[in-house]
Amino acid sequence: MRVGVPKEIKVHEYRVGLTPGAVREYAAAGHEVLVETGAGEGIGASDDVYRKAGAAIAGSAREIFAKSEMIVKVKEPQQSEWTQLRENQILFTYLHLAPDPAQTKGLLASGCTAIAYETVTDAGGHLPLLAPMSEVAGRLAIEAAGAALKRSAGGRGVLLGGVPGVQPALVVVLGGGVVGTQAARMAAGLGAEVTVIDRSIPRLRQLDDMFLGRVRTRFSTIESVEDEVFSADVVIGAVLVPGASAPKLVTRAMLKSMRPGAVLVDVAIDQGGCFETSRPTTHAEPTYEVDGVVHYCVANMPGAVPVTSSQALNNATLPFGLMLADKGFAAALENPHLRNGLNVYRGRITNKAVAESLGLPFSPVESSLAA
Ligand SMILES: NC(=O)C1=CN([C@@H]2O[C@H](COP(=O)(O)OP(=O)(O)OC[C@H]3O[C@@H](n4cnc5c(N)ncnc54)[C@H](O)[C@@H]3O)[C@@H](O)[C@H]2O)C=CC1
Ligand SMILES: CC(=O)C(=O)O
Ligand SMILES: [Mg+2]
Repeated sequence: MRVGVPKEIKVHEYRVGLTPGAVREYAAAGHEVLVETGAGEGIGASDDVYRKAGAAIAGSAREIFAKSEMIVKVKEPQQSEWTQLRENQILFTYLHLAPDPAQTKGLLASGCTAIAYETVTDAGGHLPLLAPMSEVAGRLAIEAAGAALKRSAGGRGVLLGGVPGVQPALVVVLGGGVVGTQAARMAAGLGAEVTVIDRSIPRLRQLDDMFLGRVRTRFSTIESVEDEVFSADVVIGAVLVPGASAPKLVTRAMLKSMRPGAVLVDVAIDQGGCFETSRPTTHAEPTYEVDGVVHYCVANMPGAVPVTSSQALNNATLPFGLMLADKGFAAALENPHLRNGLNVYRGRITNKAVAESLGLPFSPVESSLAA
């Protein structure tokens, strides 16, 4: 199969869909890989490095979209990209369609087959292609919070770990999955006081075992969220209902009862965010303030550390990408985990949570095939 890798065009997005190491694997399996010139700049991989790995270099994104049977990317396609997609072409990337009707409409109109990294599953029911970026974002969330807490940045002027004799920051993590666990680990490691809130009791048990009392756990209710958020210096938003829009756990009204200069980091912003007042921001202008509370809502946090992130992402996507390159769309029918990743097929939405969140019809892929 001919696989195309365009350069990412989202603001300050420096990751790349295939690293040179991944290109070698595709080439070794007999596939042709076409990489847009400069696509690897953000990770320090020149066109020559890609050529040595077995890729051909294309002069433009237009050439990649015109010539490739499968497009492998990192971020959801932007308008100039989705308008170039076509029927019988596979798109393999993050999509985050639930909060993004414009992109959804574009993908439906293109007739392409779109497989979203974030809804591909594994045998344990986890999300193996989301997990590596969630690990990165969870760790970065505490760095972002520490920076935003500084007075010069509009924050409360509190040091995450405090110092001997002075209490540390109170960090509340909403959602104790992959992002939440990594954020809790970083915050605790820096000496902050940390509480994780989740609606899954088995998950709270695991966290309790993992952190040996160093992190407090609480069951998620309106009351527990209010209790914790009102006294927090930092709130990390890390909840996820796979495919669906994030539940809004912190309302605008609640901000008035928060500490002035407290910081909200909404990692879940790519699924619409779990704070009512969140709106997506970029690495160019990551924060804004509402009612005296600093909001950080960057939707592509891992793009800031592209060397680490591209490697981690490719480690996870490689086996699935190779399956698709070997078998084409049939791979998504045969493999139940790739099938869970299938969000759009020839003008229909094939993921139930995505369809429900957007209020659009859901077509199981079987019925789309019959149509
Ligand atoms: N902004 C960015 O750059 C990035 C954002 N993300 C996003 O971060 C979010 C979290 O991802 P993961 O940690 O991988 O998900 P996960 O599935 O590992 O964890 C989500 C947790 O949220 C909990 N949860 C769901 N509803 C809840 C509620 N009402 N109250 C309390 N807990 C609730 C679940 O029980 C689960 O433990 C996702 O939206 C993901 O797309 C991930 C990577 C990068
Ligand atoms: C998960 C995601 O959307 C990202 O890494 O940007
Ligand atoms: Mg994202």
